[in-house]
Amino acid sequence: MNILLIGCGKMGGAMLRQWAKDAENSFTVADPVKHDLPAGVRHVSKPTSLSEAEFDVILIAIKPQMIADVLPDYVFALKPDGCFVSIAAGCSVATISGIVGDRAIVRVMPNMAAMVGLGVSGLYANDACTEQQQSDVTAWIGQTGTCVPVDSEDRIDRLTAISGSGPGYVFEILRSYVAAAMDIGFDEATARALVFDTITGTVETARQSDETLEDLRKSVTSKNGTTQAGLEQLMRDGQLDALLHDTVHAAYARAAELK
Ligand SMILES: NC(=O)C1=CN([C@@H]2O[C@H](COP(=O)(O)OP(=O)(O)OC[C@H]3O[C@@H](n4cnc5c(N)ncnc54)[C@H](OP(=O)(O)O)[C@@H]3O)[C@@H](O)[C@H]2O)C=CC1
Ligand SMILES: O=C(O)[C@@H]1CCC=N1
Repeated sequence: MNILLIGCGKMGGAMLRQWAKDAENSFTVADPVKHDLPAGVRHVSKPTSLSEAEFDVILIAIKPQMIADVLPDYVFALKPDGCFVSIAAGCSVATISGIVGDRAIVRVMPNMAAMVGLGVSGLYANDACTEQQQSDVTAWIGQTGTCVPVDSEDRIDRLTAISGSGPGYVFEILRSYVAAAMDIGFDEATARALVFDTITGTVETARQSDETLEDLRKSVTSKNGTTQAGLEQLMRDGQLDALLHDTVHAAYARAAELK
């Protein structure tokens, strides 16, 4: 496929890093600034440098608030049977088709772990998409990690609050955990190694186990032992559950505001 990325910042750039490893598709980036692009990727700074009906896919990877201003100038560059793919949070198919007309539109919500090929993406295709377009886009997004098709836009917004924004929550939890490890006496390098390896190992243990997460937690927690003492603080007054509940609901509510 011949693919145009409108915007190549943190998220578009992370995905492009994976895609560029595969020679299957060719990429053009339209972005006012030429970021550090992988070899073989063409850069244009303005839409007038493009030809009519050049692309099979146009990936919208700019901020949702910019789409109404920027996207109209690029519509001509998509082939008549091409497909718009948007990774913009919240921005609905209705908003995009209000700009591009009744065209094939796919909403994808990736996450930052795409940078290392371990991303999680949700994908919703509108009725104008053919089965071939859906499977082509699903396979393409799958090059950045797992790709989960969903059957409504609302699921994309809910998924945004879990996996799209998720790396932001996890980076903050990691930061705080590393800070606590340093506070108890480890240097930063050791603190990072202890925390990262504990989290990676714990996630893999949970993934490979048939036990519930609660049972796994209990398997670590000796009666009157160290873990119980720690968990009594972490879980006090149900604050952790409340905090995570409020976190994902706030992100979901924000997606609705960005429609
Ligand atoms: N960051 C993340 O983890 C995720 C982001 N997303 C979505 O991805 C989209 C991009 O977010 P993110 O990558 O974080 O943001 P960035 O600001 O890093 O990327 C946006 C890019 O668009 C460029 N840009 C600005 N104006 C134009 C223009 N007129 N034409 C073309 N490109 C332009 C920006 O350039 P400059 O910097 O010079 O202004 C920048 O390189 C958003 O819609 C967001 O909702 C989705 C999932 C996860
Ligand atoms: O914060 C945002 O709006 C984007 C969408 C998901 C992650 N980053």
